[in-house]
Amino acid sequence: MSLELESLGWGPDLGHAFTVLLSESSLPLVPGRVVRQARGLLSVQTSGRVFLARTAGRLLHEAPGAEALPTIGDWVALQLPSGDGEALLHAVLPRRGVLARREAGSERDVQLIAANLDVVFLVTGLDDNYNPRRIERALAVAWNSGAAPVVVLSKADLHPDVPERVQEVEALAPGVPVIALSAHTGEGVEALRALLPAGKTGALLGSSGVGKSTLVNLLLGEERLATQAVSEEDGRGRHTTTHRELFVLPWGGLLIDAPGLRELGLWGDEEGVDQAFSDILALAEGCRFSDCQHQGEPGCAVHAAVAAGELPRARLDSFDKLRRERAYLARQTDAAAQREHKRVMRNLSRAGAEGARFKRRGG
Ligand SMILES: Nc1nc2c(ncn2[C@@H]2O[C@H](COP(=O)(O)OP(=O)(O)OP(=O)(O)O)[C@@H](O)[C@H]2O)c(=O)[nH]1
Ligand SMILES: [Zn+2]
Repeated sequence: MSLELESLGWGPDLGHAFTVLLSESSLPLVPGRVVRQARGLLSVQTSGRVFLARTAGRLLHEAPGAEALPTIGDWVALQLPSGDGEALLHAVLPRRGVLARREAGSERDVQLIAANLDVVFLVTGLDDNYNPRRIERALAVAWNSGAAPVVVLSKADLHPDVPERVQEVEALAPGVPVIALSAHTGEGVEALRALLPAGKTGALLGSSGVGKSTLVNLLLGEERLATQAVSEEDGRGRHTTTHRELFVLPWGGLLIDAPGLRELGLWGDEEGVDQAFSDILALAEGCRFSDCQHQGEPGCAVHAAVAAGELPRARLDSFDKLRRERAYLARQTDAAAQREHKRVMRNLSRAGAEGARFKRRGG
């Protein structure tokens, strides 16, 4: 496959970054985009062809952490092989953002999912898979990627009242488009297409079996990916997708399909949680105390909204839980946050000694 880099999303900013890199390097480097990742093995599309690539030892050793290493969707600089061998990946060009999660069972380790995304499609099945709290968590993770999240409610053909569900999800995803989609009836496919114009990169994120591969096949117009029906028949129920791949869709949109993720650990700063709960933050503007924690303080507008039935209690609980989780992780990972935590705790105990005064908003 020969492709112009522009059709993979290359633009002037990347061109500039690459020129700077070339001027600092003595190697004959060429630019390309990581279009496939299977365990440690990367495939990079250059303007000529796809090369299998190995990360150069120097990049591996000098990387301050997993976040600095190449992932699918990254723009990279390659040294091409003289013969049939693998290319050497020497550098990752500056990213516009990266979708990452905390590695399962770990407090500090990050796992990159995909880089340089414009849109993150959070796919949830409208069957047993549906779980509003998981959608809220996924939104908090997605907002930190620098891309715009979209909620895709898949298998819409299996639900008796789709408009009601869409409304429910819109309420927990403020400012985020919600698309009900069925690969069986074609409902919602046009709406999804419209959110992924030519040259823009999207990623499908969702647990195994929500229909991501089925959707990619439908958008490609061919059965490129194996879907789960096969493994269900042989009763093993294993995960179908084991690698990540970037697909060029017929209209020029770029879409990354990743293996189903069982859990999405929060990663990144608190901004993601705040953006996912912008409705609660807007309510909090009306709280009497500017530092209101919405834990029963007088004049709390957030609690008033819960009491009035305008904000579901479960959503507020979800916000509290994610905020605590975020703060806990920050204390584990970040020494600066740790010092800040100590400072806050010190101030709290001092305030306690002085008789817990609240600072009034606006003095
Ligand atoms: N009823 C219905 N079933 C669907 C739809 N889309 C997918 N399915 C079925 O859901 C099952 C799982 O679909 P996949 O596309 O393999 O799911 P996946 O998200 O790619 O799963 P992983 O590859 O494990 O991440 C298959 O049996 C599909 O036929 C849909 O729109 N409606
Ligand atoms: Zn409050």
